[in-house]
Amino acid sequence: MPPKNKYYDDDDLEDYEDDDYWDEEYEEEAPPPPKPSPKPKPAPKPAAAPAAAAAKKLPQAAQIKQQPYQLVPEAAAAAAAGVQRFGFDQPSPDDMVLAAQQKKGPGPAPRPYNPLQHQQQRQQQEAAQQAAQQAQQGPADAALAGGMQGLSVGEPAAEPGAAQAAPQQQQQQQRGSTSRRPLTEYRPEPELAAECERAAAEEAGAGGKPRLHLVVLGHVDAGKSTLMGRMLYELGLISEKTVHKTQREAQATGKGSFAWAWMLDERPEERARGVTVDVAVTRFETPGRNVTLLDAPGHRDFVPNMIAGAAQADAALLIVDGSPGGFEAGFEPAAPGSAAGGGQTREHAQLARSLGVEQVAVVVTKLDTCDFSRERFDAIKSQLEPFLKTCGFREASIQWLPAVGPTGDNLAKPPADPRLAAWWKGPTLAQAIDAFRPTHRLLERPLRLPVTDVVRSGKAGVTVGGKLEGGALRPGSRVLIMPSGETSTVKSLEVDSKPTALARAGDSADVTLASIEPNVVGAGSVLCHPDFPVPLVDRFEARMVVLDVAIPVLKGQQVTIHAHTARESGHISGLVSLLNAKTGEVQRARPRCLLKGQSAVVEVTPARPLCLEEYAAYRALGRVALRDGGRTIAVGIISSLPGGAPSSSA
Ligand SMILES: Nc1nc2c(ncn2[C@@H]2O[C@H](COP(=O)(O)OP(=O)(O)OP(=O)(O)O)[C@@H](O)[C@H]2O)c(=O)[nH]1
Repeated sequence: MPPKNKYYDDDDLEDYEDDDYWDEEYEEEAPPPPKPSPKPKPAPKPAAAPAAAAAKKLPQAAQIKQQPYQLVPEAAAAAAAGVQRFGFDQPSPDDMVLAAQQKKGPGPAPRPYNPLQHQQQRQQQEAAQQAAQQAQQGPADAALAGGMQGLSVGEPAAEPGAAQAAPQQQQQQQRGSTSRRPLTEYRPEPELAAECERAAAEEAGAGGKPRLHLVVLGHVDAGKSTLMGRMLYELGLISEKTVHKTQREAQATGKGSFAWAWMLDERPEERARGVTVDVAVTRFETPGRNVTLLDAPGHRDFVPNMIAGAAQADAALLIVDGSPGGFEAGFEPAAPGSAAGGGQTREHAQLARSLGVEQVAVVVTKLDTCDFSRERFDAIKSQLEPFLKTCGFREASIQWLPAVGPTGDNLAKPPADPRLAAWWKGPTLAQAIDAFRPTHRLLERPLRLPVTDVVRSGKAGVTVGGKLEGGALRPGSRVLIMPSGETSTVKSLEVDSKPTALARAGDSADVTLASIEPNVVGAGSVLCHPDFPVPLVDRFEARMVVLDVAIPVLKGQQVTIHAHTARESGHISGLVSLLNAKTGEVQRARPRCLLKGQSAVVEVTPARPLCLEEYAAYRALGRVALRDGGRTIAVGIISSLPGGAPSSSA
């Protein structure tokens, strides 16, 4: 069975009591009255946590759990999530930032020295292809999709705005917030660069397959785990013996229909409840891609876990229940003024796009329950497609296909059922996956590895897992662990559960660090290049779009901040400006509140310093989502880091 990693500690999810803070008056000039700490009430604990699971295995686990940067309580699911469509039919925060930068920018960014010339050329070709696709879409689509185009995954070699990063960093240095060199000064060490080139050549050669991080999203019970469990079987990764054993076990507990889902849902709670709790990480190969699969939970209580999965993904499979009423349940908007209800299809699609996922394949399952009706498939497509476009997905980046998890129809082979085969001539799931653009390897930026979890800890060192967002590592590399400020040396590396001498941007790696205490690293920490530390900030400004909030967003509002693998409580410390959604220009300074669909610059203060980057400098660490009361209230990008905690590395 492929390895399964875990993400957040769901023991930390607690309900916030609904107090009267909405009644408080927030003066624009005066600092906000501190919101009384939410009184945790004995919330239903959805599941034992991954960290808790690790705790059973590791003697140091108590330390790991209590280390200062570990997970913090989440304002959880007292209120239901579910988000109505929102104003992505307008330019999004990143468009505004990029547009503003283009206006005032000092001209083309000086291209950083990059020894990997061939890679740059490929990226330029991809960018040109994207531009051509966009031109084909026509002006209407371009306007709709314009919102989130800046959140490109297959981004050009020099990240947009890199030229602006240097002055911004200089400003920070003047403020004394961080003292770090501009990222554009980074040059990969010659030996490391040579190894990366060798690996790239191997990957491009015979037998090499480009890597793809794929997140599986969708409303609860849409059929995500069943589909992917069966896909693993179709690809030959699960033996007949395991299938029979799992089917017997599932039937013995009266849950025979979940047998395929159990291939991915391994935890006893998941099997007992029939819902996915954690993000299951599985690896498999299609004919054209080396896939790291992140199976995200569909239940609204576990959206934070889904965010962790989507934050690392290059592409998404959005699974939609095609059974009568099934699609509608997953797609229904939240009732006006109600905190409850709403389908996760909407929230997942919005979040995935805002976290940088720009390619999606919509897989309509359960059509066997309506005689494989083509009309049903077309009706779902006609409702969902406009919504996905308003989220910022371009029409050319959306694929559509039907599939049946339990029977394996249209997964690795064309459908066997004649009722589906009669009309479906499009791609199988494997072909749809192969059509996704692969992971872009950002090798010309210094190392950033946001830690998802501590895999193990012992005499051999502390092993952490996560995806390299930029740079590369090899045994012997020195790394700085933020925010603890400890430095360490990479003792060994594993990629795809195999020991390796090199891990590159785009790889999900297990990194064993020598000579550190386990409590200096945890989920949300970032491993970085010692000469180019990630900023550690106690305040930041973000350009955000307000989602479907029943109550206006106010200064002082308590939120949970999600950025890369970090999750931290905090509050909105300022409503800096309301923006014209079309032009990005400031409409009004210091608005009193923000309503749904509005775009604004918002200042956010985390309870403890966070490792963040400006989006223009390092996209993967510059995206942010704010949640309150179990719902995502705003998504956007970090536009500046006015606050900073002294970097412990400095
Ligand atoms: N008839 C039919 N049933 C399906 C299909 N796909 C999944 N199911 C059933 O739907 C139920 C839910 O499937 P899961 O795979 O657990 O759904 P999920 O989306 O992973 O659920 P969460 O992870 O909890 O969000 C199970 O009983 C499956 O057998 C399908 O294509 N046709």
